Amino acid sequence: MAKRKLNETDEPSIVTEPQTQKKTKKSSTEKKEKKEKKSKSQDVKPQEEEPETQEEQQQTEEEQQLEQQLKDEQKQQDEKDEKKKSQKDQKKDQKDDAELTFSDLGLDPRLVQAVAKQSFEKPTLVQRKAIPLALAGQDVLCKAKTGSGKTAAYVLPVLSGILKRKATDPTPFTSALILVPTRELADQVHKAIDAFSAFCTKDIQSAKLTDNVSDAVLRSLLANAPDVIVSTPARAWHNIESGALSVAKLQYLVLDEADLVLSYGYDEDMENIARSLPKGGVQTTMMSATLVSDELDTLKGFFCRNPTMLDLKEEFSAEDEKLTQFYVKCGEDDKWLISYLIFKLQLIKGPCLVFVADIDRAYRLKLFFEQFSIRSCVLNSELPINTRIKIIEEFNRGIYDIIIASDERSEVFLEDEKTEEKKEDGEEKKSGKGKKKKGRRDQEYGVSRGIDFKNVAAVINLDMPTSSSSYIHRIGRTARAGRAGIALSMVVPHDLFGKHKPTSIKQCEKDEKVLAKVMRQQAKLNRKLEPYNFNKDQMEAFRYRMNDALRAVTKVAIREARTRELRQELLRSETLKRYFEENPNELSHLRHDGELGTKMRQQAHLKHVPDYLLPRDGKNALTESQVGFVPFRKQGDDKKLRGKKGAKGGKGGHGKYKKGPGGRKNVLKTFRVRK
Ligand SMILES: Nc1ncnc2c1ncn2[C@@H]1O[C@H](COP(=O)(O)OP(=O)(O)OP(=O)(O)O)[C@@H](O)[C@H]1O
Repeated sequence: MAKRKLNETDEPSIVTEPQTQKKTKKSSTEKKEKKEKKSKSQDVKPQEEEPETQEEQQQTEEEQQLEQQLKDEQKQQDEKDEKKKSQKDQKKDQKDDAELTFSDLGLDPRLVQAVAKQSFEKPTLVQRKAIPLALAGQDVLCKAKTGSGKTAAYVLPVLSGILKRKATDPTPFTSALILVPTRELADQVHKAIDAFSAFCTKDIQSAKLTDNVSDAVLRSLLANAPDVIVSTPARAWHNIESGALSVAKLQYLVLDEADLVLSYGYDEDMENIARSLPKGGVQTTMMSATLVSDELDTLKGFFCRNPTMLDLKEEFSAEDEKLTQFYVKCGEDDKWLISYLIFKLQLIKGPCLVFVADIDRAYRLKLFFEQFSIRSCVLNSELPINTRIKIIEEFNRGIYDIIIASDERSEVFLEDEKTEEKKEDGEEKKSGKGKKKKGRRDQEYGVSRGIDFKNVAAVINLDMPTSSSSYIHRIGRTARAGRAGIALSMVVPHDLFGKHKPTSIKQCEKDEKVLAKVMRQQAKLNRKLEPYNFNKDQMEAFRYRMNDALRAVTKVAIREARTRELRQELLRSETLKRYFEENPNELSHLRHDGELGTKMRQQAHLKHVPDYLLPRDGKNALTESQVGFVPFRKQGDDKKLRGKKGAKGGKGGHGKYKKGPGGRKNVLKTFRVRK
């Protein structure tokens, strides 16, 4: 095809410039016309060209430079406009995103109905982001903060997908496997599935494999090919291997607390499960509040096909932050003194979770509290699963206020913690080979991960966790679903470590190191831990009582308490099952916070706090930071006080709540002392 000649009408494209560059445009246009004439002259048959004068050459170079400069400026301008536009769109998207409702997410209407029944007004961030991706068939790897609604974020799309498939193909087969690290969490997720499928129970059958039932019972349960199976990896693999559970047509795989599922020593089971999945692969969703990069690689390698990564950080301003975190540096024995004061003088009102390092410490604290008639119950891996589930349910129903929980992982999988430590220091990839210790402890116990304790006012780390990810999950038991909560961690300074032999434990040697790591990590989330200093002088008045109580709680008493409670609970567990089948609402008869009645020396004088012991000028005498207090009152003072304050029409007896640091009510200081 003949080459089209440039004719007079083809003007070269002139870059439109903003007004400010008008001058250069005219000069450049004139220069361009001049250039065109010259270039036209070049287009005609080559004739004898007059040699360019030096001046003309220089002029051409200048023109080229000017042209290049104009192009660069225009490019920058375009980039700026583009950036402004995308930021505007992003802001608009975020605003629209926050307005989204569950019905906007594309879920089956019956699920939207069930969610409304759960009084979920609108989807949380993780639900808004993860549900549409999952409904679109995407593999999703999601990191979102504790208590942000991850369970619904993965259950709803799975149920929606099953309902959609069943509309055309009603064949019954297991299409979803949800793997969680603990039996408590399996029970919780199974309950969530029941709640979300309330309006489609005919179409959705689910089962959990973590109950204490025989293989025969499980086999008959699985023979009906439930649509959704909730299990720990060990139980899932056991049933796949025996042929009771078929995953031949599995379509959805979910790993909740995905990082833990690997490091809980399940990696062998996970590899076996991965090998038994359909060759075409399954749609995989993985969720956790703490996903560290090398876990991600392992997980992706196992199951994912080009997953979408969601790392959702919800930045809260200091005022909006619902979780207030405190730490107190104190000696090993002072921890016990502070705990005694907090609960005996009720410096914290409402349900509390107290985390300790191991089961012995849990029973020691329970017996210690009993000396002062402070009621509590212990959650640990030795108790039967039915008991553990009932204790959580009763706690959530407000039957008792204090649960003492031991974080077994740091005990049972110490090796794993060490590798987790190294991993956090970036020293080496995690071996992930947590060694399963046999013994009567349930390897699938855990309460700091995923358990949805309701309305926990405070999480108290009497013993600091051994890793910052463990810290995140522990404090994640409070301030859930937008509610407020506080965390108080007791840290043994390195120079005080080992000074009080009776209460010293090896784990506390690294408290300050863990605290530093936690502070760094929380700072990334725009959160900080505030110091909470108890007034040593005022605390001294209570020290001898604390020592009395500690001395009474001997090793023998602890061992006796553990075995006695275990025997009681095993009996109760069986009784529990039969009893609650006959009397479903009679929970109160089987409280778990009763005194263990061991042979331990009972000291009646410790049961209450005499007035002479209470600091004269109220709670602020106990702590150094001057924030709002309600002064202590002696018996009978209430009437006088109410009389005085009541005269002014105000509510008698309440001190003014003053804002704590960061503008939030300092809940540690603003509760009335009730005797
Ligand atoms: N959209 C919502 N609106 C209101 N409440 C919600 C919503 N989604 C979940 N919740 C509630 O928030 C609480 C925490 O939900 P969930 O246990 O799923 O959080 P999570 O992110 O899984 O926590 P964790 O990291 O501890 O496992 C539950 O009580 C749940 O009922």
